[in-house]
Amino acid sequence: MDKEAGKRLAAEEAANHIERDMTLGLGTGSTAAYFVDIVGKLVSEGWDLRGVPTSEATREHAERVGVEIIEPDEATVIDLAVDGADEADPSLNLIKGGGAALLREKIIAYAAKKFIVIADKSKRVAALGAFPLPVEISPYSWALTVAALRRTLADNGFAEANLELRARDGEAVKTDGGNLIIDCRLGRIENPAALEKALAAIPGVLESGLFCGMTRMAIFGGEDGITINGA
Ligand SMILES: O=C[C@H](O)[C@H](O)[C@H](O)COP(=O)(O)O
Repeated sequence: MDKEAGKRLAAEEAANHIERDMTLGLGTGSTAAYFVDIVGKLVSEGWDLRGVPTSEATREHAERVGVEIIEPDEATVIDLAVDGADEADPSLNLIKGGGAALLREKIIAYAAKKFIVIADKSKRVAALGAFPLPVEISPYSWALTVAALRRTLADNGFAEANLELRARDGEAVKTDGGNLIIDCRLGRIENPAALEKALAAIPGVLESGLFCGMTRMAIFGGEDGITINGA
């Protein structure tokens, strides 16, 4: 089974958690896209579903398949958010942000009553950190934030970290919110929750791609079918 089939299987399993009348957090990336397609299909069958997208790409996709997009207000309840991940450990801590959508994704995952991660089985790891950790920072005096990031990483045992401004075709990648991404090659992260907290304390850091203690359930698709962690 190829990775795409695993992603699709995971998305189909997550769809079993959708009820007929729900507000959904719609994730970003190639795996979350399978889930958006399913939501569109359910809407075409008459289900009363609406979505809050975590990126402009997902907004366009959701609108294309007929899902109503809402702008949340303070009373909005996101019943269920479903998103992909770049890595997931056995405690359901994640690295996300490979597609530069981490800030919006974290806002929605945190707000949701239930957050389900879907991925092909290659994303399951014993410990986070082989995937470079994306950190979303403000473009204002951004080099100062990178210097602070380097210091904080060194204080947390990552003196050898390699930090890189994410760029494409010689241009810095801008997130949907106009921010920058610093990819941090760290290696094995022993205490992701402590690192997430330390990074969040740096002025100029908007969010790191560490999602600790937020995931209720992770669904992995692969050769041998579905594996579910959490409930
Ligand atoms: O910023 C992007 C997101 O965190 C994605 O959910 C993550 O990178 C996984 O993407 P994919 O499902 O395409 O592997």
